[in-house]
Amino acid sequence: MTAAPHTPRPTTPHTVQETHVTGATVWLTGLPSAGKTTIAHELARTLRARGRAVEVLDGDEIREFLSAGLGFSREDRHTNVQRIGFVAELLARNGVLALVPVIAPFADSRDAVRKRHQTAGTPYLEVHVATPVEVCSVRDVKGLYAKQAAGELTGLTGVDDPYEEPESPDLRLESQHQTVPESAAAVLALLRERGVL
Ligand SMILES: Nc1ncnc2c1ncn2[C@@H]1O[C@H](COP(=O)(O)OS(=O)(=O)O)[C@@H](OP(=O)(O)O)[C@H]1O
Ligand SMILES: Nc1ncnc2c1ncn2[C@@H]1O[C@H](COP(=O)(O)OP(=O)(O)O)[C@@H](O)[C@H]1O
Repeated sequence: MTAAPHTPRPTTPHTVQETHVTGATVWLTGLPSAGKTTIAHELARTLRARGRAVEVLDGDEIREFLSAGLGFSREDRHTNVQRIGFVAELLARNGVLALVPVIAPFADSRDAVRKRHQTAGTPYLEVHVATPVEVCSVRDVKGLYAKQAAGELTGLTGVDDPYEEPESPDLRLESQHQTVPESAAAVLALLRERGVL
């Protein structure tokens, strides 16, 4: 008896699951006590609950490690912002939502960070937390405005050091007229609109 000719079994195509997750950097710029950190953490909670990878690059933490030794001169603030922009872009290009609550008072520093992202094709959103200095100085979460008024601190952003307001941010938040969840929801809506969520 001759063996039946071998008929190859139909092959199932090798399926590769493509789950491309879009990362992005969301830079929250604004004065001390504007609400940058609070909004970033509220956003992080919501996004993590949806299963997204999120990192908050907090200004104070960064200054303790990555930017240890830097002060608040124009040059040092620029260096600080560029370092943070570099790390944020690395995270974002790998699918992370990098939330950056950092003052970044100078337009040219912010523009350089935006350009770095554009060059790499990584989404970048600038959110201006535009709380007026009068409100920030009453909030005074870290007591910096009081220190400045008492003559114990100089070079405070928005008081005796410049803050160059973003001319065309992707979003402008007036936190003095919003609850924290409302401010965070506005950023989420922007992320959805830009196809990041
Ligand atoms: N002179 C002066 N001006 C502004 N801010 C000051 C200053 N001294 C200390 N701090 C506190 O430093 C926190 C981190 O600053 P940043 O790294 O975000 O600033 S910058 O972008 O490099 O300008 C910043 O944090 P936030 O309050 O969360 O904005 C300030 O609380
Ligand atoms: N809509 C809002 N968004 C963010 N913070 C708000 C808002 N309304 C009131 N706040 C309060 O303002 C303060 C902002 O502090 P923080 O987030 O540390 O500011 P920053 O990081 O800009 O220095 C917090 O005490 C927060 O509860």
